[in-house]
Amino acid sequence: MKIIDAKVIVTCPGRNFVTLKVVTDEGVYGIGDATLNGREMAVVSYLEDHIVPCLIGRDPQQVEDIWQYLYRGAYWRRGPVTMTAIAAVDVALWDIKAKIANQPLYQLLGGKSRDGVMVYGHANGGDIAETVDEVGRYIDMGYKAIRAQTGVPGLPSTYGVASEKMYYEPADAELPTENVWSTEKYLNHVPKLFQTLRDKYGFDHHLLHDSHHRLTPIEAARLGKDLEPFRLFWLEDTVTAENQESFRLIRQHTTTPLAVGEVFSSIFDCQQLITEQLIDYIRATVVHAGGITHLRRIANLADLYHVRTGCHGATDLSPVCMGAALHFDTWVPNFGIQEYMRHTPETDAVFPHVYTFDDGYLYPGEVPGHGVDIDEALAAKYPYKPAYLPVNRLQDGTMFNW
Ligand SMILES: O=C(O)[C@@H](O)[C@@H](O)[C@H](O)[C@H](O)CO
Ligand SMILES: [Mg+2]
Repeated sequence: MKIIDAKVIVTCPGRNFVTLKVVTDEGVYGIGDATLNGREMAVVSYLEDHIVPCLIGRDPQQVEDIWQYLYRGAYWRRGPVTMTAIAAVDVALWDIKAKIANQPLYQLLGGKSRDGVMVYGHANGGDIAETVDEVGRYIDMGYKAIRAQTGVPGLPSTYGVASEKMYYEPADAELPTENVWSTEKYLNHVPKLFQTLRDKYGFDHHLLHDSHHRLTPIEAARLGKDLEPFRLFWLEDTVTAENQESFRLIRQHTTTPLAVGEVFSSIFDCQQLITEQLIDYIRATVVHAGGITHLRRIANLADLYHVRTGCHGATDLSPVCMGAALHFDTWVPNFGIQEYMRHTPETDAVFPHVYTFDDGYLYPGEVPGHGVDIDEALAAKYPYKPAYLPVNRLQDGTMFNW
C-alpha cells in the first residue's frame, strides 16, 4: 500500500480548522486534525511545503517509522507548529491502519479499558449568580464534571467567560484584542464562586477551574489553599510551565489537584512535572503533542508517577481531534477525564462523526478508524478567515499571559 496524495483542507465553519487527508493507492484514506488556533497557516505551510512531499510513495502502515522520520528528520525538533503537523499525519495514518484492520482505533491501541469516557463541560457566567445557573444547566444535561469560570468584578473581561454559553470561541478578531487583567481582583473573587457552588449543589459533581497561565507560583499556592475546602477535581494552568521546577512551590503548599499541558507539544515539556509528581493530570492531546504515537509515550510515563490524562478538548480542536482522543481515552489505563467543549452544528456538519454523548460520558463509536470524516464539498464553502487569540495586559499596561 502506498500514499499517493496528502491534501491540507482549510475550512472555517464559524472558526478555522485545518485537516490533513492522506489518500492511499488502495482507496483507503485517513484524516488528522492540524488546527493550531491563531497560527493555522503556519501549520498549513509546514505540511504542504515540508511534510507532504516526503509522504508520497511511503507505506502508510509504517506509522512509527514515519513519525520518527518526521521528528528526527526535521532536525529542528519540537514546538507547536512542528508537532501539530506531525500529529495530523500520525492520526491520519492510525485512521488508515484501523480502517484496513476493519477495527475501531481503540482496538489497535490495546482495546477498551472503559466503556464510556467521562467528560467535563464549560459553565461560565458574567458573575457568580449566572455561573451558578450555568453549572446547574450542565448538571441537568447529565454532566458529572463541570468547569466553572466567572467574570471578575472590576475587570472588563476574563478568560473563559463569553456571551455565547455553549460554544466558547476565544479567537475573536482579525488582530489580537487586548484584554486587561488583575490577579488581585481574580484571587479575591474565585473562592467565593466555589463556596457558592458547593453550598448550592453539594459535592456530588466534580468541579474544575482554569487559571489560564496567569499566576505566579506563590499566587497559585494561595489559590490552591483557598480552594481546598471545595475539593476541586483540578485547578488548571495556574502558572506557565516553561520552568517546570516552579511547580515545586505550588505543590509544597496545597493538596488541590493540579492540571497543566494543553500548550505542550512534547514529552520534554512535562518530563520533570511528571517524574517529580508536580502535577496530577497532563492535558496534552493528540492534535498538538505529536499525535497518538507520541501522546501514548507521555501517558505511559505519566502512569509510572500516578499522573492521569486530561486531554484538552476546546472548540478550536476539531471533531477529528475529539474522535481520535476518544479512542485514546477508551484505551489509556491512567485515564482521568476528557474536556468536551461542544462544536457548533455548522462544524459538526463539516465533520460528520459517530461519537456520541450520553449522561456525562462520550462514546467513540464502533466503526473502523477513529470515526470522523470531512465533507470536502461543504468544507469548501467556508473559506479561511484570519482570527487571533487575544493578548493580555496588566492594569498598568504590562504585557502579561493571556
Ligand atoms: O482549557 C481550555 O479549554 C482553554 O484553556 C482553551 O479554551 C484555550 O484557551 C483555547 O484552546 C486556546 O485556543
Ligand atoms: Mg485550559
